[in-house]
Amino acid sequence: MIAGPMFAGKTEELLRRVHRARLAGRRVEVVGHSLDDRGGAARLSTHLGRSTPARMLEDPEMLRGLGDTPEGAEGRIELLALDEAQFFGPALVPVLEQLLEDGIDVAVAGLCLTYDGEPFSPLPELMARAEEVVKLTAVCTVCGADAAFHIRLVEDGADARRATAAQVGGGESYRARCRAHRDPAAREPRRLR
Ligand SMILES: Nc1ncnc2c1ncn2[C@@H]1O[C@H](COP(=O)(O)OP(=O)(O)O)[C@@H](O)[C@H]1O
Ligand SMILES: Cc1cn([C@H]2C[C@H](O)[C@@H](COP(=O)(O)O)O2)c(=O)[nH]c1=O
Repeated sequence: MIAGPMFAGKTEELLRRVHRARLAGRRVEVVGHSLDDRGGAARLSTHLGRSTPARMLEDPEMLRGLGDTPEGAEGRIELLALDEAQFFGPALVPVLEQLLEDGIDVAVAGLCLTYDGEPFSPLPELMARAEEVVKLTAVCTVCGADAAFHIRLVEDGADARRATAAQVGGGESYRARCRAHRDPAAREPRRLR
């Protein structure tokens, strides 16, 4: 599990692991959510613009087929790297558990918290079950401290637990913040925006 707020480097870390696995000759499947169209169609993209081809899915059940090819057979996936786990909802948990049972390694990145500061399912469930959890922080755009939180600049009254296309975004609508600066009205120095 690679968890944390927006801008923490979760996708960078996931792509680093994908690169290393490929160097080691392992067969890797990179998966994103179809809501996340920031890198263009069929690509996972970091906030810095680095991107890699990916299969973009909506329904976690679509992943079940990865375990169907017998271990050792040609074409068998050895590592699933999945980003934006928060978009897939709780149904992702049993699917990933089954893939792990089938002998497929799984690396997952996602947001711990919604923009209103509540646990973002299924991250709590995934973190509890994971063998390894890496929790990253971003840089607070007010003071430069480690930022474990984020805020949304847009106020549209939407339910933060139900991800929609309108909530997809980056630096134009979200900011990384430390605990002390979770107030969206906090003044930011220009250089950190
Ligand atoms: N406030 C910030 N704190 C840290 N990194 C930031 C911030 N704003 C922009 N970035 C950029 O975002 C990159 C991380 O992007 P990415 O891996 O897509 O993060 P995540 O997937 O966690 O949202 C950093 O290397 C940095 O260049
Ligand atoms: C906090 C929060 C974020 N989102 C959206 C915004 C982005 O499209 C992704 C997060 O991407 P990142 O790679 O982690 O930066 O999620 C959302 O839909 N709801 C939220 O509460």
